[in-house]
This record gives sequence, structure tokens and C-alpha cells, in this order.
Amino acid sequence: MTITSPTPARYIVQPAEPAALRIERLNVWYGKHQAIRDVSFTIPARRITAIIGPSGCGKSTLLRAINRMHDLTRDARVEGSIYRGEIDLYAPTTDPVWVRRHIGMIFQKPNPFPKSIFENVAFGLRVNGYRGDIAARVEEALRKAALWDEVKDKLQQNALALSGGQQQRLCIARAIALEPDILLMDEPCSALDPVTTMRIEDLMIELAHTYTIVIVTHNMQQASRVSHYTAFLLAGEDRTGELIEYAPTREIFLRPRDRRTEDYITGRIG
Ligand SMILES: Nc1ncnc2c1ncn2[C@@H]1O[C@H](COP(=O)(O)OP(=O)(O)OP(=O)(O)O)[C@@H](O)[C@H]1O
Repeated sequence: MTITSPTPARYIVQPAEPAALRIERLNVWYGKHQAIRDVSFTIPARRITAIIGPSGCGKSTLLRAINRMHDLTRDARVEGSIYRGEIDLYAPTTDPVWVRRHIGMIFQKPNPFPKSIFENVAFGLRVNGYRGDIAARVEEALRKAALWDEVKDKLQQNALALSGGQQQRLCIARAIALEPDILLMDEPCSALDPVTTMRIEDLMIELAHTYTIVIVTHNMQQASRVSHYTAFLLAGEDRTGELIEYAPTREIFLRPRDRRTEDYITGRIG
């Protein structure tokens, strides 16, 4: 593992594992407000990478840049590159629909469609004109999301009748059904109780055998429990949206190199 330090204030580790994504000189603006500033780092494949930092530092903005969701936001502008293998997701020739098929997103608040459990998972397959066995793919996705046993006898029931934790696992199944290789999770447990949160965390750890996971979290225990690598973004004045430190999670929590990282993880800055 090598440490590069583009400026004396940044400690960015290059993971030893194969790369799932290489983010290069990423900048994001909303109108005149710059939310992400010259961020470069590599996200390892089949690992969990946590993005942490104070409120407003740009965590969600960075996550959304990874599957080109800012294309859908008025006034948002992205510069820089994100490479998945040789393909720059921001190249003019790259289709954003293709990007979102390979990079799924799970949101803070579970957001199932007001349809049956089955149709929620089948939805993306139908939209994409999938010609194979939809029922088999739905079952497989629900199994991978650790929900099959709870719902197999009520697949036609409205998804909105499920508990919050079940709804979140359904949203994970909906994303998985499209066979992405990367899953982005934006505070996926913040609307859930502690027991349900543990269940989703266990699921994330299980899914990381197959998928690359990038998670935004405010919960330091969660970042330290589930993630292999952690990226710390800074907020405040003209430094908002800068990546200050990126390293294996153990190092970030046990031996942070930057005082600002230490202040944040120990709760001295919010
Ligand atoms: N659609 C938008 N239009 C304009 N400004 C936005 C938009 N989305 C986010 N911002 C601004 O960009 C900055 C970064 O927001 P972002 O949601 O990425 O931060 P965050 O670190 O995820 O925050 P939090 O921890 O509070 O969820 C904030 O100042 C926010 O107000």
C-alpha cells in the first residue's frame, strides 16, 4: 500500500485490492456553490468504503456523482472523471442509463413503489426489457437481500405494508435484480431502529463478498463496524468538499493522520 499526498494536508491511500472505481479530480457545483473540491481516490472492488464527514461536507453529492445522478439535478455541474475499468463514466460517449444499471443506489428512506413486493423487484427488469425468467430473478434478488423467507408467501402483497427494515431490504433486492456490480447506499439505516440496523449491516457485510459497496453514514460506529476503507471529507469555509484523509478504516479510527479527522471521529467537531 502506498501513500500519496498531493498536498501536505491530504493523506490518500491507494488500496492494495483491485480497483472498482478510480475517481480523478472530481469537482461538483450547485450553481456557484462548490460542493466537491478536486477529489481523487480509488474505491476497491468487493469491499465496503464509507464516506464520512460533517453535515454539508458533500458526502451525498460525492455518492450521487458516482452514478451520474447529478445529470438529473438542475444547476448541478460535474467536472473530472470516474473510471470503472477503462471506461470514464463521464465521457461523452458513456450512456448514463448504462451507468445506473451497473451502479445501483439505495436511499436513506426506504422508497418502495406502491406496488406488490414482486413487482417492486421485477420493475427494473421489465423497464429494461428483460426476456429471461423474471420470477427466478426476483427470487434470487430477494434471497440475496435476505428477505425471501419473510415474503415468499406474500409476493403479491403491497410493499408498503412491510416494516421499515423489510422495505429497505426490498429496495436492496430491487437494486440487485439488475445485477449491478456496485451498490451506493446513502445513510441506509438512519430511518431504522438499532436491531433492524444491525440486520442491514450484516447484510452489507454479506453482500460485499459479491458487490462493491460505498456507504454514506453519520454513524461512526457503523463506519467502523462495516467498512474496510473510510474517506473523510471536510466542511467549512473554502475547504468544503475536500477529501482530507482516505485509508483503511482501522487506521482512520485508530491512527488518524490529520487532526481534523481525529476531531471529527472523536466527536469534537460535528
Ligand atoms: N440539489 C441541490 N441544490 C443546491 N445545493 C445543494 C443541493 N444538494 C446539496 N446541496 C448543497 O451542497 C452541499 C453538500 O450537500 P450534501 O447533501 O452532499 O452534504 P452531506 O455531507 O451529505 O450533508 P448531510 O450530512 O447533512 O446529509 C450543502 O451545502 C448542500 O446544501
